[in-house]
Amino acid sequence: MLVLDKVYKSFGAVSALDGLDFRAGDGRITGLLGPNGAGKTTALRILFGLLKADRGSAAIDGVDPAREPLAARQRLGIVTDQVGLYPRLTTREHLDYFGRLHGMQSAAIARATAEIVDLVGLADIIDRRTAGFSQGQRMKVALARALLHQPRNLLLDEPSRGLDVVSARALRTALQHLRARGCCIVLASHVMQEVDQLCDEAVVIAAGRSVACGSSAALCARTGTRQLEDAFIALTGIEEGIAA
Ligand SMILES: Nc1ncnc2c1ncn2[C@@H]1O[C@H](COP(=O)(O)OP(=O)(O)OP(=O)(O)O)[C@@H](O)[C@H]1O
Repeated sequence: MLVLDKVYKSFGAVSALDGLDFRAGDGRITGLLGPNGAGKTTALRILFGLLKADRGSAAIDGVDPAREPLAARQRLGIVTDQVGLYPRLTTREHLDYFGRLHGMQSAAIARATAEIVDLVGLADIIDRRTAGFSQGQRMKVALARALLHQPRNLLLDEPSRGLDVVSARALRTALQHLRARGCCIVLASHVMQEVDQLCDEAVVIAAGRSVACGSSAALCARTGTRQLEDAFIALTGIEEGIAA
């Protein structure tokens, strides 16, 4: 379970989070929706312990990432839109390297890798060097890397950006499998259709605050709209949506 409790964060004069609250449960996929600059990435970075909140608190299965960053990261996997890979290493070597950084033994890494190859659909690239990988292939390696230590919680920042239809579908299937296993998944996305199809609930964020939270149907009912995109526009008070 992931919790942000009245979190404030500013960068100089810019207020990124202005008392953001949300709670993401186990065995659920929670979408973070918000216009550009709403604070979604900042929220994910605070949960991962990359940034410290000015006020308020974060908890990953009850562990505060600001106080116990290593214990919190052990419980977390993160996939960001900046997928940094070592071009000379193969996918398998990446997984081996990151498994060791997590303190895993060779046998455990080999077992986890075999499972992830199927889950993420890596068979054709597992022994290829990552130099020249397409955006979709890079995203798959990043997802595999995030899942290797079998975290109970997964953070994804716009994971389907740049993925073709087949890769986006494979990603959705992988996330549904993880949800069925009880994983808590938080997904920041601009793709309304993806959030609609995949997420059990969405947290709508505007100007660093949570303005609404609920299933797609509940958000539509609340705003008297028929589609999540219209509900999103009504809730955030912006004139143009940014759905793909
Ligand atoms: N390191 C930083 N230095 C200065 N300002 C920052 C920094 N990180 C974020 N911000 C600002 O904080 C606000 C929230 O940014 P954030 O990246 O969290 O938004 P977002 O919802 O993820 O946006 P997008 O949908 O465009 O990715 C923005 O105004 C952004 O410019």
